[in-house]
Amino acid sequence: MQYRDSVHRSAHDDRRRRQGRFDRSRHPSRGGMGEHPGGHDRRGNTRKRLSQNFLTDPQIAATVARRSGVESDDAVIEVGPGRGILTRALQPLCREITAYELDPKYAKLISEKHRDDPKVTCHHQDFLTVPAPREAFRLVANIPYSRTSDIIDWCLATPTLKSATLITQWEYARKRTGDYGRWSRLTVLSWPQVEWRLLGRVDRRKFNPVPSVDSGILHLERRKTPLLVPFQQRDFEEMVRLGFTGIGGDIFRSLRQAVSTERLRQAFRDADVNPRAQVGYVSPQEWLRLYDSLMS
Ligand SMILES: C[S@@+](CC[C@H](N)C(=O)[O-])C[C@H]1O[C@@H](n2cnc3c(N)ncnc32)[C@H](O)[C@@H]1O
Repeated sequence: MQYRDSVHRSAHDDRRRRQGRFDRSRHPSRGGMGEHPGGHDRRGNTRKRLSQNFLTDPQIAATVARRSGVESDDAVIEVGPGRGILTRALQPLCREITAYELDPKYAKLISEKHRDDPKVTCHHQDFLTVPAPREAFRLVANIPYSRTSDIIDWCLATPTLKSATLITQWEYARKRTGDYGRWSRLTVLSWPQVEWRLLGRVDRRKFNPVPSVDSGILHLERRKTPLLVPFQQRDFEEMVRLGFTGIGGDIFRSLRQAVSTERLRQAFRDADVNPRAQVGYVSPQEWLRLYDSLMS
């Protein structure tokens, strides 16, 4: 076990100030989650600022750990171990855990709890400053919801990530996995490299303080063999971005900006994709078929 305080005071203070603004502007609805009388004491503010909604049910922690696919030779990264409920569930399943906790109180707590455990290392560090590890790893976390997009971006940009199993807001998990019958641009763009799955729902009452919405268990699995090679991926992304401009109102008219009507008609026929579909309703598989048809 190792405890490393790698946050310099001035940088840390700056980051705290920036995050304070970030949290309030992007997540106003979560402003009341401190559940501290008045909500103005220092720990209450820390709780809100760092999205500290602790999981209280060890069975759910065990389910998340099991469903993450972590195996005995895996290195695991955990974002924000907090009081360590997920760390405890993961510890017997993997080779090692490297945790990053921004709150010094909990970084110290985890380090002390695992003082005699060589498998667990906790760094007092903003996870978003962690460089991409060289070795393959799996990431498992009940993430601070206010940093969801940043954490997902970090995961997608890290080629050594094998998978990420994240407790996120329920709506976010549904949106990214097509569970509303619609597909987000980020999901489609990354689909050739990463499969997005919804593993389950967690009742909001399983957290303390109780947040305003339920949570979902979101799983990203990096494909061992990507569906497209790098130059194809670049072309695919260009096509998807064009499709998502929304120009014309449907996917055909958006793509029409760059491809002739005749060629496009043929490609939609070959790929068996509805040319009048609104872009959000086109599944990643349909996008891939369309890409194949256009490139052949
Ligand atoms: C939702 S709580 C989860 C805590 C614990 N894993 C659990 O399930 O009960 C999020 C945790 O992430 C920590 N945290 C917030 N932002 C962070 C960041 N940028 N880097 C590392 N940890 C962060 C919080 O202090 C908190 O402990």
